[in-house]
Amino acid sequence: MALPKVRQVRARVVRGAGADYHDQDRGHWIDDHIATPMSKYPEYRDSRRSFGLNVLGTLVVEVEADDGTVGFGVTTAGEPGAFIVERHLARFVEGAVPSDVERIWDQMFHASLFYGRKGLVLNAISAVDLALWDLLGKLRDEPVYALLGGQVRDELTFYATGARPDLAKDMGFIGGKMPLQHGPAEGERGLAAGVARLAEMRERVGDDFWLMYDAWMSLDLDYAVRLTHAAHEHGLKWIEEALPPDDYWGYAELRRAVPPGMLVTTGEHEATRWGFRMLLEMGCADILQPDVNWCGGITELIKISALADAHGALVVPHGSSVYSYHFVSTRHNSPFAEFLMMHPQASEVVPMFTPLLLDEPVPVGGRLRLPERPGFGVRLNPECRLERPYTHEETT
Ligand SMILES: C[C@H](O)[C@H](O)[C@@H](O)[C@@H](O)C(=O)O
Ligand SMILES: [Mg+2]
Repeated sequence: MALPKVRQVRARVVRGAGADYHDQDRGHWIDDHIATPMSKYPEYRDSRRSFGLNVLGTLVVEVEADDGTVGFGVTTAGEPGAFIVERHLARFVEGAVPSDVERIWDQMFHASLFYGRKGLVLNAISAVDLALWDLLGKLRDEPVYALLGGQVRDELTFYATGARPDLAKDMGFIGGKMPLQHGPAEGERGLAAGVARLAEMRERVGDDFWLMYDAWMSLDLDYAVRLTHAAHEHGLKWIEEALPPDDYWGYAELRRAVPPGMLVTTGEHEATRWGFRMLLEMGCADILQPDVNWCGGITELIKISALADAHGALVVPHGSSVYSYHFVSTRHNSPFAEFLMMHPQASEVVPMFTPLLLDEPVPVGGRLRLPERPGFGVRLNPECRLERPYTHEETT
């Protein structure tokens, strides 16, 4: 049966959590003195909002087929992303057959190569790609995991990211990843405080629960090596995103220098198969963590995952709700997933992209069986007031 073609692409935006999950009110653990590359400036040390981590907001891309079926995808891109989708990318999607995801992706990427390659443009491309996969699932009445070749495991297992790994253990997660709160700008006292916090958490959770640190690009090589060796006695399982994403050389050096058995992970701010090829071929990481809303979408993540598999590397996508869960459930080299605790105190499980999506599944007891619903199986919350800042009819 011939699929209906795409009639219209719409890019809408909304503020306040959602896909831009860093866009939270004050007092949320995710904005509480977390080490960043801006921590060298005291005025920007206490809050990531202060230097603009929440500046973009959520972008929702809808693709509507001739028969009225609508698929949608989300990302962190806000109004700039809406402009890119409406005024540039839409022309490669409207009139196309929704199953032509390879051709559409290739045209979106190469047409924007002169100003894209990674970052905001790849976020926008990702949202369009996710919308197409959602639409395809709805047109074929199949969940995205079925379109991807089917699940290799019936149940997903999660570690939790948040300020309270001790509570995450009580909730049944297999591990807890904490944001590192002090970087080189806070000297030896900051390093000691980070080790002390890890030691205290290890005391609370016991020896058989994973504990990780996420450094969010904030360290230099020397500090990262010293931190990992100081943390080793408390069983740090991995150090995540220790260095800025482009420092492939530093990651390769760090991976050679960390204590035996400790893992080095990164990738959430990397994009495309070429970026992940660099991480793999330079030996930068044991676990790659692409974000499917930022790396190029499902169509690109398939390529990244296969490349990683050939290198014997695990792919554990950065938390991105159903968009990563459907993928993880179909890949042998994605044995577990990340769940980002979006409750302000990380003390209870709430949907990651709340309040943007309805029917967004969450782990129970640290585990999740994906519901068998078409596409990604979620709906937009009509109470979220989405706005369409740009249109493109006038540009065609
Ligand atoms: C918790 C981290 O600081 C980031 O906020 C988080 O988005 C990301 O790095 C993660 O791995 O979950
Ligand atoms: Mg991270």
